[in-house]
Amino acid sequence: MDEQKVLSIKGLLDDTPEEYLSHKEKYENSIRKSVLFYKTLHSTEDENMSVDEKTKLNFRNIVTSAIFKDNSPFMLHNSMFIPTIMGQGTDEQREYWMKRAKNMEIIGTYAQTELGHGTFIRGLETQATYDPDTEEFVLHSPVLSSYKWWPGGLAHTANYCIVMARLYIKGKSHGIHPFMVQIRDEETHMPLPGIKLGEIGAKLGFNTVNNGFLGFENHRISRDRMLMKNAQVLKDGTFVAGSNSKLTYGTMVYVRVLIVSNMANMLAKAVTIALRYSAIRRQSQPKPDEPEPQILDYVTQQHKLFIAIASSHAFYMNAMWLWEIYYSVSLQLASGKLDNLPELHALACCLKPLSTIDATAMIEKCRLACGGHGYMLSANLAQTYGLATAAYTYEGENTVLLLQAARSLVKAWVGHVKGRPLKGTMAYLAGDSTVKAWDGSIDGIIQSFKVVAIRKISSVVKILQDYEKSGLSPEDAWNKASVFLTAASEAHGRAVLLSVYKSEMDKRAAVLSPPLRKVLLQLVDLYVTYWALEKVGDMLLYASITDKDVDELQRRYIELLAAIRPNAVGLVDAFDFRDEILNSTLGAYDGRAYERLMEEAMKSPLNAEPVNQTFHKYLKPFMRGKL
Ligand SMILES: CC/C=C\C/C=C\C/C=C\C/C=C\C/C=C\C/C=C/C(=O)SCCNC(=O)CCNC(=O)[C@H](O)C(C)(C)COP(=O)(O)OP(=O)(O)OC[C@H]1O[C@@H](n2cnc3c(N)ncnc32)[C@H](O)[C@@H]1OP(=O)(O)O
Ligand SMILES: Cc1cc2nc3c(=O)[nH]c(=O)nc-3n(C[C@H](O)[C@H](O)[C@H](O)COP(=O)(O)OP(=O)(O)OC[C@H]3O[C@@H](n4cnc5c(N)ncnc54)[C@H](O)[C@@H]3O)c2cc1C
Repeated sequence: MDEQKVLSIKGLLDDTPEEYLSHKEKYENSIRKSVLFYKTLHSTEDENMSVDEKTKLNFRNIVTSAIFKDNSPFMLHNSMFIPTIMGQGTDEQREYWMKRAKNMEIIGTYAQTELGHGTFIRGLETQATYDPDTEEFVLHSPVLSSYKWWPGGLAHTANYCIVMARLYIKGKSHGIHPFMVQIRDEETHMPLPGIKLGEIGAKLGFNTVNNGFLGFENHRISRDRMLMKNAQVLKDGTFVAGSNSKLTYGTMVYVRVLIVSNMANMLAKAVTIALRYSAIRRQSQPKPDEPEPQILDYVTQQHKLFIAIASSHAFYMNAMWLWEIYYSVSLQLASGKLDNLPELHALACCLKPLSTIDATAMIEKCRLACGGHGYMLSANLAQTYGLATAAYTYEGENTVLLLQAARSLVKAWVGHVKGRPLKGTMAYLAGDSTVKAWDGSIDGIIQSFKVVAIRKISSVVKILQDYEKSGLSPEDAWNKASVFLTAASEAHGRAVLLSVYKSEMDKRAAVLSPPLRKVLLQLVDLYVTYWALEKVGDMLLYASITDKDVDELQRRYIELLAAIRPNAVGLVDAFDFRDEILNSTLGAYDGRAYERLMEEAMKSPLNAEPVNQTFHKYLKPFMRGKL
């Protein structure tokens, strides 16, 4: 982003700190900033962009969200409304709606979740009943639980939205399909007749995203408002099914991929703040005759923070790798080739959960590593946590997605045992399932993680089969075994994260200068060693690690922390966040944390006067025994 554009963004932030605004003012201020920001950054893209351009678009979206301590009410417009038009619209629908959406002539959101259903899409109750006489769909919310609930920007911002509704034709349900629905008048912004809109209330985070509810009272839309790339309804009401009903779930796969890169970005932001603060904060005096050391010199502090740097790199490499797969599968789907969709779905169902689980935990660890000042909202660590932890839930709750991945892993393993070939990221399941002797090299440890996954998958399949032999139904057997099904998915995801990080870094290492290569490969080593120690139980069980090997791993880990220490600040500076993006009293580049903490404190409305009016109204009479 060029200097001029960023400078104009600076104006976004010279206003009252959001902490001291009301719920309503926060939203209004966020709209003001979003409009200014989008005007600054707005550019037109066409849907045939290269992977790089798409990645830049998403990165820009993420930067958009990173600018605000919360997220923009436009968030869903870019991250789901536009991708759904691109992925679910016919050529002419894309032609018409993409132009309007890209130019911000309309603002959209993606309304799928209802008060009564989020995970179980096939349980959604919003109805879209086709009327062949008028060639219209009648949208209706039959009960309270069918109200759309959660969509970002839905409450007061969007005037259009993609509604995922159950299609009925002549009384028969044809499943869930996407509909383009105008919800507000383009001039007055009033809700259209038969449409009830509102805000769902204050949340742990995302308090400027304007999450809303939407109810329909027999609201009619024309036939051409159903996005008909994957399934069609003809004028006479004939339903033409798509090649795969799950193609309507495509936007969710896209966002799950986006979330992996977003976790890389969120974690990078949090560790930049915490590590820079750790470099300026001095505390305690372990050596009586020496000054208080930087807290960054405490090895426990390095243990808390350096893994966050490595994890951000790992998530970014995996995200770019997954993006390439998404992009190529999308091109294949466009030509009717579906056979790689299940693997993409399974990968996204592993990497989205693992990246959000790790990022959420490590962002909180970054906050905890900053003592009391980390607890200040002006540090922007709590808000970053609030944004990240939401991703555990949205776009497919993590447990549910890990169970989805387990479906694919169980199918692959059962097929493998029957002699069917394994392919792609599951090919390793056909490999050696034993580790004869522990190999502590990076590649050796990664191989051990693959063996752990093989063993966990094969053992949970055995549990399933034993339950079914004992007479349990497949569904009951699945539920009984579900804790270990998610564990098997996590093990597979861990193996993928580690091997992709290593292989992607190896690809890049060849073009790096020797000093840079050394530092970045130290982070790979740290990441692999950290996880081997975190999962030492699995290594003992499945990878023939001995107590002597563990002792060696621990010493290697300590040496790696010491080796990374001299480059730690440089590594977070390399994330290249401007102060306006970090938006943090603790993480500013100039290191003036105390002055910034005081500057922000003085912005508190309470500091506008030395004596608050409650003294005379309550305290004084109370203390004089007069209340
Ligand atoms: C200004 C700033 C701009 C941008 C953003 C900035 C920062 C943030 C960055 C990123 C995030 C951006 C936006 C998100 C933020 C907030 C918005 C949040 C939005 C939402 O949450 S939208 C709603 C999301 N909801 C879900 O994900 C619901 C989860 N549930 C499901 O997906 C399905 O119900 C589930 C669990 C898959 C089950 O589906 P179903 O019951 O139909 O299937 P089965 O389990 O029976 O399986 C059948 C069969 O189908 C296969 N399958 C399932 N899903 C898919 C799929 N998606 N693709 C392909 N195949 C699929 C499944 O594997 C089975 O196959 P099998 O029979 O095993 O062969
Ligand atoms: C910040 C935020 C923004 C959001 N934005 C949007 C948006 O823009 N558009 C939109 O459509 N939606 C949005 N959502 C909604 C989100 O997609 C749903 O919250 C999510 O899909 C989970 O559904 P749910 O909340 O109904 O929880 P449920 O599906 O009721 O699940 C509740 C819990 O039950 C358990 N559970 C459920 N199903 C299973 C299962 N099959 N197996 C095992 N355990 C299970 C899990 O522990 C789960 O956490 C947003 C949510 C959040 C938090």
